[in-house]
Amino acid sequence: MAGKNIIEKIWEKHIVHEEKGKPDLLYIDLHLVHEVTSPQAFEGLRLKGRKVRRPDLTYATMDHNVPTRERHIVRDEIARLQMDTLKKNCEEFNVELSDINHPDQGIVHVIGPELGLTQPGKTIVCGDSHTSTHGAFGALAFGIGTSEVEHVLATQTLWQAKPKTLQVEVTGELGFGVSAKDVILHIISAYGVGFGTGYVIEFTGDVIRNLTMEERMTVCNMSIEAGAKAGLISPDEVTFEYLEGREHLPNHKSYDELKAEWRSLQSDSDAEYDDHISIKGEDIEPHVTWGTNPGMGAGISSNVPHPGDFQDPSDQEGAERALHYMGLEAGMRIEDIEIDYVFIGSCTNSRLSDLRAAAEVVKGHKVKEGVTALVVPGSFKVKQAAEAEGLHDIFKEAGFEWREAGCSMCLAMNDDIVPPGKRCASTSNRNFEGRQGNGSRTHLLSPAMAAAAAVTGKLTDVRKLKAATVS
Ligand SMILES: CC(C)[C@H](C(=O)O)[C@@H](O)C(=O)O
Ligand code: SF4
Repeated sequence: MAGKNIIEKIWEKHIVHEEKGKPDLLYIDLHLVHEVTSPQAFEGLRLKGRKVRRPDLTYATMDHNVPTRERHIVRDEIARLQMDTLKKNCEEFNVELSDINHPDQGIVHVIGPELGLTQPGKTIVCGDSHTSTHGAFGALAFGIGTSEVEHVLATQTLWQAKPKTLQVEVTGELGFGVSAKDVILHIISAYGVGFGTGYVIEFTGDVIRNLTMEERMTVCNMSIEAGAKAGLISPDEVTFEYLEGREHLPNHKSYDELKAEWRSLQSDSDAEYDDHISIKGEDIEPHVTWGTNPGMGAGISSNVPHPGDFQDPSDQEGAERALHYMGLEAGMRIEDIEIDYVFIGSCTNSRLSDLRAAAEVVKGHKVKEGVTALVVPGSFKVKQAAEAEGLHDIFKEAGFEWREAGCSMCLAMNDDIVPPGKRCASTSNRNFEGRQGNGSRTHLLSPAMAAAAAVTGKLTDVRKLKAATVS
């Protein structure tokens, strides 16, 4: 009999109830909560007179609506209401909350790992699609809808149909100036925004093994943009080193015992998957999107495609519509696209190493005149750590705005909005029509590439700037 992959191992350990032909009832180890998708769920509990079953396995933060300019000035009424409601709900139902002034506050997918709440082998859910981020630790982590949030709050379990498994192997090595963000954007461009539908992805291969934990989170974060239920990476020494000493680790076992347990979750060498994709690290170059979904992208040295380049008539139509919305000419050089805004932040790329990568490019340069550039750390802790090493000064001297932690310009649910018709180079994960504000145009890229765009005012191959610095 073939060995098992990590997805099967975690699934089997969490089945509370199973019946042939029906979804399984899974036990949930960690439920993360934020202000946008929880109000009706708590209201449902209240109406039914129920309690939160395991407040100790539930953790809440505020991130989508929080102001990043000045903490106490919340201009939007809906934003204020959602934050106030979360605070009241957490008090009433006894759930731990990092509110707007809390030292642990930040984007839910940044603070889970930071606090050590995220651990290998856990089932983790949150009413948020980018919960897949936590898969970087070898957890089975996925987004759920608000009615499921209520179900998990009430029972600590969830009905789930068993997903298929897909191995995405990235072999070899990455070239100079190529980052984890480029890896995942490249994969989604190559295989499309639907290739993961119905699957949980396990990322494997030398390129993945050689990524840091923060880089692995960037990759897993965007598995949802490939349509996958979740994306994960088998835990290894890199994982264990990152987690050691973190606040929320279990204290009834030694770290060696924990590591042994976690190691046993790794996919067996003879594990099988329902499907397999293989990509060469050497084929990946710094990547940007030109269209209105994360799969409409290309290497920075390419040109904007012609709709006629696509085989499928629906892809041709999609490209035509996207070019129109984005205000781009087919065939133009991607490096000739001028930008108005730069956003370095979001749960994809707002961790310390992301800010370091951007600062390295920015250092000694100025933000191009006419460009508005923001750096928004993913958490209060990231902000503090960045300030301790002077990154904020590098950004501020160059003309960037240095903000408080939150989702910010990733989506238009707070005061940070890209105006209609304006173009933003963004380290976030979604470039849908109107994502950063009505009529806004988004180009997804890595932190280093975003920094290069801020400096030149255009989408720019960061390798050129880096090479200039090195020589
Ligand atoms: C608001 C929330 C439900 C949403 C999500 O689920 O992903 C948001 O985080 C996003 O990135 O679009
Ligand atoms: S940073 Fe963006 S993608 Fe991440 S949770 Fe917030 S809104 Fe969603």
